[in-house]
Amino acid sequence: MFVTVETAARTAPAAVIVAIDGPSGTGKSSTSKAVAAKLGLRYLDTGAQYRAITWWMLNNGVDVADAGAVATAAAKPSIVSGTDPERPAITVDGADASAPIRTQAVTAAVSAVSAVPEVRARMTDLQREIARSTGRGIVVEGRDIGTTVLPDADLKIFLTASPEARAARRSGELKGKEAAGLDATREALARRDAADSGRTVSPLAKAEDAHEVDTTELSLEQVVECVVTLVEQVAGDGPAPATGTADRAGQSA
Ligand SMILES: Nc1ncnc2c1ncn2[C@@H]1O[C@H](COP(=O)(O)OP(=O)(O)O)[C@@H](O)[C@H]1O
Ligand SMILES: Nc1ccn([C@H]2C[C@H](O)[C@@H](COP(=O)(O)OP(=O)(O)O)O2)c(=O)n1
Repeated sequence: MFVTVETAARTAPAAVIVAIDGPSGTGKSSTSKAVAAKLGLRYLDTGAQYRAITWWMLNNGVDVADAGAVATAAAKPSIVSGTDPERPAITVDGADASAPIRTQAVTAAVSAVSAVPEVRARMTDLQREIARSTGRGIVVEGRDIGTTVLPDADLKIFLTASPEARAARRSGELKGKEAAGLDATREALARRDAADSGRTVSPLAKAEDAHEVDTTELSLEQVVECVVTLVEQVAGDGPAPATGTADRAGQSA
């Protein structure tokens, strides 16, 4: 079904697939959402999916340190991701999980759960299915999108930032909630980096053909502009008209 949709001022001309990877606190989520919103693309946060399955494991008494138990349970929860960059949404067995997946308990357990091959296989299938079903194009962010999930993506970006900048961004975000000191935050990030980069299956890694962007000294707006320009370049013909036609059939929420 073809429908005419209102789009942002700048529009990626074709159905473009953009993969954005990198460690925590480099700006993947903020950049991906903003780029998708500017260009009228869909958006998928794959980290939220790993957090969602981790939340389900914790709620259902699965010992997350027991890879066998996690593997056995991996197929059980129903995880549904929205792809609207203005309203990112995720449900687990029909319940809104957007807030509980951000707790420290989930953050502390997510690397162990996401290292289990059965979990990765299930999430990777889900992510490919969502990316395939968006007619308009999509920005997908995570750790292994450019290397494993969507190796044929039209554009791959690998975001980096110094450990100090990443820790400062994260502790600013947590202020008043579950705030930890800057040093503790930096150490927690380093532990998660090591676990995510060191796992056997589909580790956090930069694809050979990814553009690396060091965001340490850049504002979010500068990073977004940089990625939008790269999308427009790969899409071939620069800024496009302000309205467009999209095939929305089969899109997830
Ligand atoms: N270039 C930047 N400069 C300063 N702060 C940033 C920048 N990019 C993102 N942030 C902030 O850092 C925090 C973490 O960003 P986020 O997009 O969630 O990173 P990631 O998805 O890589 O973990 C957010 O509060 C965000 O607003
Ligand atoms: N494609 C992905 C995305 C996330 N993960 C895992 C590894 C990460 O530590 C957790 C959480 O990812 P998330 O992007 O939410 O993490 P941050 O927002 O950067 O703290 O999920 C993964 O293994 N593969």
